[in-house]
This record gives sequence, structure tokens and C-alpha cells, in this order.
Amino acid sequence: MSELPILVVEDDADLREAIVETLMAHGLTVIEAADGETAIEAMGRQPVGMVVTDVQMAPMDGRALLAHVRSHHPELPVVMMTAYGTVEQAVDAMRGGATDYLMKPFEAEGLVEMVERHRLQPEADGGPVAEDPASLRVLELARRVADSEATVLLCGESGTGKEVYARYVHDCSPRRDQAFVAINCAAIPENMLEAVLFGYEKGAFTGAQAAHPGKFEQAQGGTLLLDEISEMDLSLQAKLLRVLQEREVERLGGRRTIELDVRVIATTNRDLAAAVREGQFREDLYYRLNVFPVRLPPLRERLDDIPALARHLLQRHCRGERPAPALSGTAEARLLAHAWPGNIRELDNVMQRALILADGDTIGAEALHFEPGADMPVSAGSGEMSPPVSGEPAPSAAAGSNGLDDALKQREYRLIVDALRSEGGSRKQAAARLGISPRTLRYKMARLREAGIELPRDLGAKLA
Ligand SMILES: Nc1ncnc2c1ncn2[C@@H]1O[C@H](COP(=O)(O)OP(=O)(O)OP(=O)(O)O)[C@@H](O)[C@H]1O
Repeated sequence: MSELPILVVEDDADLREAIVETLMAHGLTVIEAADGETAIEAMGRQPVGMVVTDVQMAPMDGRALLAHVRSHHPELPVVMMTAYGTVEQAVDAMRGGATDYLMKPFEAEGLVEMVERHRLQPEADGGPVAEDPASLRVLELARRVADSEATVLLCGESGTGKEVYARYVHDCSPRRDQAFVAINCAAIPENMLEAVLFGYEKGAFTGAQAAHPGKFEQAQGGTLLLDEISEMDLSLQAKLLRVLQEREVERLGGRRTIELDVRVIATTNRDLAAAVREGQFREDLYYRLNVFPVRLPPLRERLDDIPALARHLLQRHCRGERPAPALSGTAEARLLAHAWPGNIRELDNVMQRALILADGDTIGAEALHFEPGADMPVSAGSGEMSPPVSGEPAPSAAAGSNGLDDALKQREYRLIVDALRSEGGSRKQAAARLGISPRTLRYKMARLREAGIELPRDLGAKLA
């Protein structure tokens, strides 16, 4: 898969050229823009892997650009280049959700190091890892449906790899050289989702400072993944249905209809048929999406995948910088005995911890630390963690819980609460501050809640 370009936004042409040349000299693909508005247009034409932007520019400055990126591409890293000596600018940038900042003047090395650290990497993993017969059957189905134009509905518990399989369908399809655009319907505020999906014209609503193509347009010729489709509200479901039926879209505030050639894949971790029965999901939309349903089994139903996935995840985190440690026989047995309620995402967390804890080149069972409550039926109040953030009510600790696991969870809890506090309860900004995606933050918070650990009330209210 090709590398996503770095978007450099700087109005000083000489400085922009120097930055572009430096990045290109390090083998990075770069596109450039002279201000925020041009940058937004460039992002509308192609997906980018990171934005490096100046703060002071006209007509649209770096702050407005940052705000736009945070609402339209919440996961995209943005590094702000702040003026020398202006600590306020740096603080302001971080408050606005910047991933990091570079104070001018900076060395080429510092720039390259920062870009390498933060840019989004295309999944260079070569498709899903699958060794269990159940997964091999899903892969075969995915390959078969890829050739057709059929809408695919991928169902499965959270963390089973629905996005990975959606991308696999795209990569096996005749559309593989065109865009694959993913949108998480649950991660975008309800009132923004329509604009993000369908696009808008300049002035369509307060804050629409420039025209912007929606995800449908961005996916033109390629594939659009509507992740967590069940989280879309009913009125937007009606609009989505119309777009899918008519195969054309109209931007908000626009009068032109744009014909679409987009293959749609939707995912859900809820039982959509049940949501239809409960009146939460439109029946007609359900039938339109459910042309080719594929169920991804939970990890506990495909045990043969576990060792291969564990090795794959270890390698991914070692990034070729060091040889990935091996798993001891007892560690492997322990992984196979675990219930994995958080599926592969949980396995990924366990492997990341194991890499930190392992001594030498083998991971033993003692380096494996599982999510709290994961080995027991999850019920409210079964929390293992005891994280007394100063002044916070401490969640209860279950007897016999593992000390190190507790310490890790404590630290995680503390980091999450501190980040939410600093960001006034904004999940999106807290996630950016923590360097994780809003989705990962949501997942972590859900796991904490499942373990009976509630966030302090003043934060919980804003997060409900
Ligand atoms: N078959 C697989 N091979 C390699 N990695 C995988 C596989 N399945 C999942 N992963 C990894 O597991 C993590 C979770 O996968 P993914 O985001 O696709 O799950 P999901 O089902 O879409 O989750 P959610 O419902 O929470 O959105 C990712 O880091 C992904 O790269």
C-alpha cells in the first residue's frame, strides 16, 4: 500500500521549500499548501498521513486549520510550527488538539524525527493474519465478494478486526488502486456527521469557512467504510438511504448533485436486526446494507489465530528496530486459555505490555497481564484496579488482584483522568493529548467502566 503524503502548510515560500526538500530528502512523500484554505482543498483531493502547519497565515490561519482537521479527520496528526519564544502559541496549539509543536527555528533533524514519530503509517501488514479455519473461511468470503459491487455488512464484537477485513475486501477488489476512506460514525459528533459524510459548500453553516467534499466524494471510484453504522441517528439514516439508492450526493448548502461511484462497506458490533426490531435502525436501510453479511467470529472462537496474531502484533510493535521476542510455551498456553472479551485489540494491549515487561528474547507467562475482569464474567463492581487519583474517590480493588496489573491500570486511569481534566472533559482533545485515537480512548473508558471503575462524576457527565 502506498505511503500517505505529509501536508506542509506554510505561507513563507522559502521556508516551505526548505521543509519540503528536507522531508523529501528523507524519502517522505510531501504535498504543500500556502494557507489553511488551500490545505483543506488538498486534503479533499487525497488522504494525507499528517499535517505540519504554520500558525500565522492568511486568509485561513493554522488554528482554524487545526479546528477543521480535528472535526473532520479526528485521527490525523497535526504538528504546529510556532514562532520563536511564543510559549502561548504552543500551549494554544496543544489546547486546540495539536499532536505536537515545533518552535521556530528548528533543525532539519528535529523536523524529520517529529514527522517520523507521528505520521500515520499505512497498514503494511499484508492483510489479515488468519490461520484458524473459521478465519480462513471469512477470508475466502471476503475475496469472493471483493470482485462484485455488493455492499458488505461486517458484523462482529468490538476488536475482532472488522476494519482490517473491510480493507482486505477493498484491496482484493478492482477498486484497489483508488481511495479507501473510513469514517467512524460513533466517533463524530451527531451534528457534524452529515456534513462530514456529504460535504458542504462555503457558508453552509457557521464555521464553514471553505467548501469541503464529504467522505462519499473522497471515496469516489473507491470504497467507503461506514464504521459502527448502528450509531447513526434515524434522521441521518434516512438521508444515507437516499444517497445509497440514488447513487448521488448533494453537499450541504449546495445545489449541484454529484454522481457517485462508491462501494460501501458497513460494520456493526451490535445486532442490527435487533436494532431494527427496537425501532433504532431503519429496516429499509438495513436491507440495503445487508446485501452480503459477513460475521467475524470473536477471538475465543478462532483459537488457532492466537499465536500467529500474537507474533504479528509483537513484530508490529518492534517495528523492525529490534527482533521480536519469542513466546514461551507456557505463555502461549496462557494466551489460549484466556477468554479475550476485547478480542484482538485486547491481545494487542497484552502484547504491548509484554514487550515492556519481558526480560531478554522470550516472553514468559509472567509477562502477560490481562485486562481487569477479563477472565471472569464481567459485572459492575468487579474492578481489579485501585487508582486513587489525588482527591478522587478510589475504585474498589478486588482481593487477589495482581499488583503489577493494578499499577499499570492505575497509571492508565490517572493519565486518562488527567488528560480529560486538562481538556475540560473533551474526549477528542484528551485522546489527542494522550496520543491515541478517540476510538481507543472510548474503548479504554468502556473497559474501565466494565471493570466497575467509574470516572469522576464531573467528567462522566460530559462524557455520557
Ligand atoms: N486478522 C488480523 N490480522 C492482523 N491484525 C488484526 C487482525 N484483526 C484485527 N487486527 C488488529 O486488531 C486491532 C483491532 O482491529 P479493528 O480496528 O479492525 O477491529 P474492529 O472490529 O473494527 O473494532 P471496533 O468494532 O472496535 O471498531 C487493530 O490494531 C488491527 O490492526
